[in-house]
Amino acid sequence: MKKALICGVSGQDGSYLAKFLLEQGYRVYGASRDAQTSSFINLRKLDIKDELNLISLNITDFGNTLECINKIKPDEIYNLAGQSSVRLSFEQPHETHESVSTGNLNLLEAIRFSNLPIKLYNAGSSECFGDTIIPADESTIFHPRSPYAIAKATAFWQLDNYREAYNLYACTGILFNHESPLRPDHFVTKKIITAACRISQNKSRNLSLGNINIERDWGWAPDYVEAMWLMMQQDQPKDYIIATGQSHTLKEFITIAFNTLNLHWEEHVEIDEVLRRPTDLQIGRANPAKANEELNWKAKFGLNDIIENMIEDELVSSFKSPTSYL
Ligand SMILES: C[C@H]1O[C@H](OP(=O)(O)OP(=O)(O)OC[C@H]2O[C@@H](n3cnc4c(=O)[nH]c(N)nc43)[C@H](O)[C@@H]2O)[C@@H](O)[C@@H](O)C1=O
Repeated sequence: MKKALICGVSGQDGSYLAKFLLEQGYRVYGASRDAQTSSFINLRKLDIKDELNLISLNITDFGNTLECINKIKPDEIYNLAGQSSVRLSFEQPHETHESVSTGNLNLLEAIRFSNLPIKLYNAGSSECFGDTIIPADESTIFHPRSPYAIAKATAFWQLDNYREAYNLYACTGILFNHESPLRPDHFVTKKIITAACRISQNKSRNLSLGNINIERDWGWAPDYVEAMWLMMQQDQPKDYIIATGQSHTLKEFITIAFNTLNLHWEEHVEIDEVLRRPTDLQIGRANPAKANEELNWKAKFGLNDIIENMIEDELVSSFKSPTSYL
């Protein structure tokens, strides 16, 4: 039985990946900083918590990382850990850098020291590209425009160097935005869906947003974890862009979400300048042709499916108490 270690298992991607790997017959080790106190609400929601081997691991601590790898001896490690909010990275640049880039370096070093044939997947980000008026592909030059993007770009180049220098099987998935009901509320899609559902139930009236003219390529997170796994099953480790290839403005997203609930967004959305970022990406466009061709992977869900699924889940969840997953 293959063994996989997922660092950052409690997040959206970690939880969906754990479910996917269990379905593939893996023995899955799920790591989070403090497995004793984490509620693992996403794992409970997917009903897989008891099928995982949950462990405490802080990848910013090299000794802890090396010890854990030597003990588990995983075949594959998926690094999905680290501070993932672009907005928060402006307030916490050090924590962001440490958790994203030092964490990644520790994993690379620990794999090298262990002398085991462990494969490593690193969660990269389309944020590294900056604005992409011409859809980004794997040869597009990075122009990071936030502390988060800089940390992700650093991790990308660390991995690239280790792959070349030590012949490691290591790859980075450069993922564009990907959403689901497991997205935390501080990301814009979940914030909009939650607010629109509450407004439709007369529990709230307004929604404050920042720049709604931005454009993004939004995909469906469960589709994307499949792509992570496919990258780890190839003859050669390579980096891939994972995206739908279709971009939409945030205004389009809001319009579809509110229309689905028979609401007029103009009556409820207010713009709050405080929610703007010091620097933000206006346009995110992707060309996922390499993943489509070499991994035989294509995004199955488009924007309408994503919104529909998130609304459906939100409406069902709003009738459940938060403790029903505990
Ligand atoms: C690929 C990348 O994808 C994600 O990063 P993100 O794109 O920053 O995601 P978000 O949902 O926070 O913002 C999307 C856009 O929406 C704008 N926006 C307007 N008004 C609000 C607002 O009220 N809240 C938020 N959060 N955003 C707003 C905001 O300014 C930005 O332009 C992470 O998974 C990250 O880890 C990652 O790697």
